[in-house]
Amino acid sequence: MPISSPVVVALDYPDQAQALAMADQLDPAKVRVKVGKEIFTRSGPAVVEALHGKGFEVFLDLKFHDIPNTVAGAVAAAADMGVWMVNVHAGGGQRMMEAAANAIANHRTRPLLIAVTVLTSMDRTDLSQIGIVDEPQVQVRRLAELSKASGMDGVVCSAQEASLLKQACGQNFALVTPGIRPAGSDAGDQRRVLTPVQARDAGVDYMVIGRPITQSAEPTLVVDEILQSLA
Ligand SMILES: O=C(O)c1cc(=O)[nH]c(=O)n1[C@@H]1O[C@H](COP(=O)(O)O)[C@@H](O)[C@H]1O
Repeated sequence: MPISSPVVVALDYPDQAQALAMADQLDPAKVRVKVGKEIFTRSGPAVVEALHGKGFEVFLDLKFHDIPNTVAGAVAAAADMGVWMVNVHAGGGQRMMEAAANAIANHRTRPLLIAVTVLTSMDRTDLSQIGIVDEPQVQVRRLAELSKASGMDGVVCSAQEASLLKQACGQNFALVTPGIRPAGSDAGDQRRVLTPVQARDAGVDYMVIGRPITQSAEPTLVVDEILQSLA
């Protein structure tokens, strides 16, 4: 059964045992899970295999950003692992993204291929420090349009840019948004944040949520509250 929930739980843990213990509290019929740099660098493909074994669809979030040939090979390796979604950095440019798309075009279990625009932890000041004088939403739109032209299925952005991007790139261009914070939860290092309901109303397709769930004393309750708020 394909899962209809928009919620993707970020399993950011220092070891596989903790990540899998959290997964055991989650229901693969209600949420997908994300494997990121921390746990993958510790545990490698084994953690993805274990999550697949528990019935989860997995977003492999390694944000590939390298020369086209290298990224093409990395994306092909992700596809061979059978992940549901994989991402690259749009800042790697058109030729890099096209190489990634071509690498998996005929793959038997082709994952969704998504490009990160401007990290949700970045605001205007962070951008200006790396020489980008535009507002975040201007840079996000520029990179989203480039991503679409380069054959990406969608982008990672903040929910704050979602309605703008649905207009600019079309309804079928998938929007994946971290920086989701249920009302009252701590923003932490995130800067461009919205609540789950605001994100849904803005047209977001998939919401990546980590610490508000994983650092909670009652993760399943938080998941259920989020899903109920979206129902
Ligand atoms: O690609 C991502 O998943 C990502 C992109 C981005 O712009 N911002 C962002 O926070 N993420 C990831 O989304 C997750 C957010 O986690 P929390 O801030 O704990 O909800 C982390 O695993 C980040 O690595």
